[in-house]
Amino acid sequence: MKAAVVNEFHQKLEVKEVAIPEVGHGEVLVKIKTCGVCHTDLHAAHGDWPVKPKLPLIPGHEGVGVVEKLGEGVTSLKIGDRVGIPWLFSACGECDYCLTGWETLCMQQLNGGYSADGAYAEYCVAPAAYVARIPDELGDVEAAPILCAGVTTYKALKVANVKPGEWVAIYGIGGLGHVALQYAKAMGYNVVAVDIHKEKLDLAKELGADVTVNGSEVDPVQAIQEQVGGVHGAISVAVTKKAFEQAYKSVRRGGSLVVVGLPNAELPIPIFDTVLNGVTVKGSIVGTRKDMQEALDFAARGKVRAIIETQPLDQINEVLERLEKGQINGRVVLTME
Ligand SMILES: NC(=O)c1ccc[n+]([C@@H]2O[C@H](COP(=O)([O-])OP(=O)(O)OC[C@H]3O[C@@H](n4cnc5c(N)ncnc54)[C@H](O)[C@@H]3O)[C@@H](O)[C@H]2O)c1
Ligand SMILES: CCCCCCO
Ligand SMILES: [Zn+2]
Ligand SMILES: [Zn+2]
Repeated sequence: MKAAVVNEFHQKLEVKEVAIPEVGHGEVLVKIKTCGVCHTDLHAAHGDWPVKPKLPLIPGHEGVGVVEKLGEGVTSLKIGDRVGIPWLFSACGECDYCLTGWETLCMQQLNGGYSADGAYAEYCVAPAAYVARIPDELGDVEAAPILCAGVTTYKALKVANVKPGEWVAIYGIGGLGHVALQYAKAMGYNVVAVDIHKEKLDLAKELGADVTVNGSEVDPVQAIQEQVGGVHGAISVAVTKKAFEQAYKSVRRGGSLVVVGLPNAELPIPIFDTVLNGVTVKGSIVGTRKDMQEALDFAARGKVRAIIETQPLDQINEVLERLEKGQINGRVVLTME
């Protein structure tokens, strides 16, 4: 099968023929049709983070495809079912986290396109229990970004504890941010969209942002304080440290900052102000299988629709270069021609 492979960090991915993986007990062989390109894939290809991916690596955790083969013991899926390859590739199912609705924190988890080969390929093998079930209403291209950008930002909004009619600031209107904006509107929040590229803010306006702020022209903290008196929740899905510092300062008393984006940086927070203002800062990582069902349902009902550019798998290196330069509006979805 054709696959895009990370052989070494900071080297171009190699698109080449590799063996179709064998299906083990409890696994399914999925013929991949599409796969979204997440900024995490770029972090993986660069070895950006303290926890390194496996090498060689087939990235991709927004994969959509069709079950072609069932491993021994699989009864929950059948040949022909449409499924998604997610970040939460597998978990132990038995630890305190798995047993209390926090499988995303399982210490035994494997991650698609990071610690297990993912969907930048014509085929992928994955545990049947953890692949997403794709609603009939969603096509292969439009479903892909929901598998990470969608579920992650939907979950971040859930844990932000904001009430309908209150204000949410979304820092970073990229692959995650432009979908986050739509979930936020669908959930009844007023939205401030912050980015440093004008075309991303133009997109934010088209998608229903109530206020847009260009962080390369004005101080977003001052703009947000002046225009809405601070936000009840800030979700940072940007890729530079400055956005996180600004997002923290944008939160009003009693509000929350949800940290989602992953620049390799520290976020020093002022102890006194955090206590005095009763601000909550929390990290949020993807979503559980239940969150995934809910996030896909929003899209299936037409309440959220990623802005998508399709590219063939062979173009992956050009796509990653553009992603690194902030030159992608919405989400690129790879097609496995
Ligand atoms: N926590 C999780 O579960 C999770 C899940 C998916 C992605 N991520 C991480 O989220 C980040 C974003 O992913 P993506 O695919 O949306 O990336 P992306 O490149 O599509 O979008 C990043 C956006 O941040 C904007 N940005 C950069 N600097 C900014 C600043 N100072 N102020 C405001 N905006 C700024 C860019 O213009 C761009 O629009 C990545 O680090 C990725 O690894 C985390
Ligand atoms: C800690 C890494 C989280 C990445 C989720 C998928 O983009
Ligand atoms: Zn991702
Ligand atoms: Zn577990």
